Amino acid sequence: MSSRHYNFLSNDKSIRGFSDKVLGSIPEYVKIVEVGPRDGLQNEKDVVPTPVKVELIRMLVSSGLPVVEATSFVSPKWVPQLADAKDVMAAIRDLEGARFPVLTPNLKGFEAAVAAGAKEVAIFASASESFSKSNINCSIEDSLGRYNDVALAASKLSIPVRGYISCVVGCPVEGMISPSNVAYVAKRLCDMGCSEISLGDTIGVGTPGTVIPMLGAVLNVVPVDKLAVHFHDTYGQALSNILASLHMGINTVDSSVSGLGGCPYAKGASGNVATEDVVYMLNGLGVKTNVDLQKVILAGNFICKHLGRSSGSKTAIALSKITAHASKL
Ligand SMILES: CC(C)(COP(=O)([O-])OP(=O)([O-])OC[C@H]1O[C@@H](n2cnc3c(N)ncnc32)[C@H](O)[C@@H]1OP(=O)([O-])[O-])[C@@H](O)C(=O)NCCC(=O)NCCSC(=O)C[C@@](C)(O)CC(=O)[O-]
Repeated sequence: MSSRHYNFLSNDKSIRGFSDKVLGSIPEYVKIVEVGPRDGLQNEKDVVPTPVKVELIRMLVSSGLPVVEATSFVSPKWVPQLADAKDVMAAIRDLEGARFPVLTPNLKGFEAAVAAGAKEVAIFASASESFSKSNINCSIEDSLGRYNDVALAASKLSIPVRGYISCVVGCPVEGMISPSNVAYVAKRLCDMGCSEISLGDTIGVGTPGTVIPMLGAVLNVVPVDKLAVHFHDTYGQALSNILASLHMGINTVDSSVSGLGGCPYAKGASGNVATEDVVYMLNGLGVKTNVDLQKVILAGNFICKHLGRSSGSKTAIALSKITAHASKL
């Protein structure tokens, strides 16, 4: 990569000061929660072999990502792609430098996760009744009952629980979702003791025009430091939505290396926003992440090569072209 391009990526305080003046302040540090090995790989047509998943996780950790969601303890009949959850956890047991939460849809999953060595779990509710039924085969209310059992069991073991809410602006079946539905589920998750609540635009239909009112409603009932945002990039709106969220004080952002992913129960949804693109934007804003962009790109190249496809990250594609061009000079 040429030094000119490194300059674009520098954490320059004067850039930061200028954008704060124009747009209002944004957090100094953003925690990126990497969801590629879970959200990314759960949607792959072919099951990715366990050693490939483990190497991907290892590479992501070495890039400095502080949280790497490793896998899910869900029904293997529903999500066969992650049926090796126990083996993945065994292989990363001694890996240091990041936290490795896993998804648990019920007590059965929670118990299996703890037995496999998980130190953090995530539960996943929905703001859409239809999506709740298709994703976890029960109503929102029933899911909150199940999750309360998981949260109670987790608190006895001092295990932090992240709560996801899917379909926070739109649902593939119901269309627009009211911000008050999202706020209701967010408050319930907060009251049951979730340490963090991640707001998922599962089908990537949100724009700042719908995301800002939704966040406004949730911020009335949940403290800002408990919130995270989780944008899929189906309509290319994810970075704008993240920027809007930062301006509302949110400093935890989920993303997926190379933009892998989608949800098996939300047909047509594309992957999460690419981690490389988020890091590039945050670097440009002078926001600290402690993530090494080049190392994330290497992790993305690794998994894309395995999957036989090109990266979904515009940053990774652009910087790879520049590197290839520079190496010919
Ligand atoms: C919730 C269930 C289990 C209900 O599924 P069900 O069929 O209603 O469950 P059940 O309690 O009737 O049990 C049926 C069978 O599943 C087994 N079972 C039951 N629980 C487990 C478990 N934990 N682990 C392993 N096995 C389990 C259970 O033992 C039984 O086995 P059988 O007797 O038939 O052999 C199922 O619907 C499920 O696993 N769903 C998971 C779907 C999923 O993983 N979706 C993707 C993640 S969410 C997401 O991606 C969105 C997010 C988070 O990224 C944010 C966003 O973008 O929106």
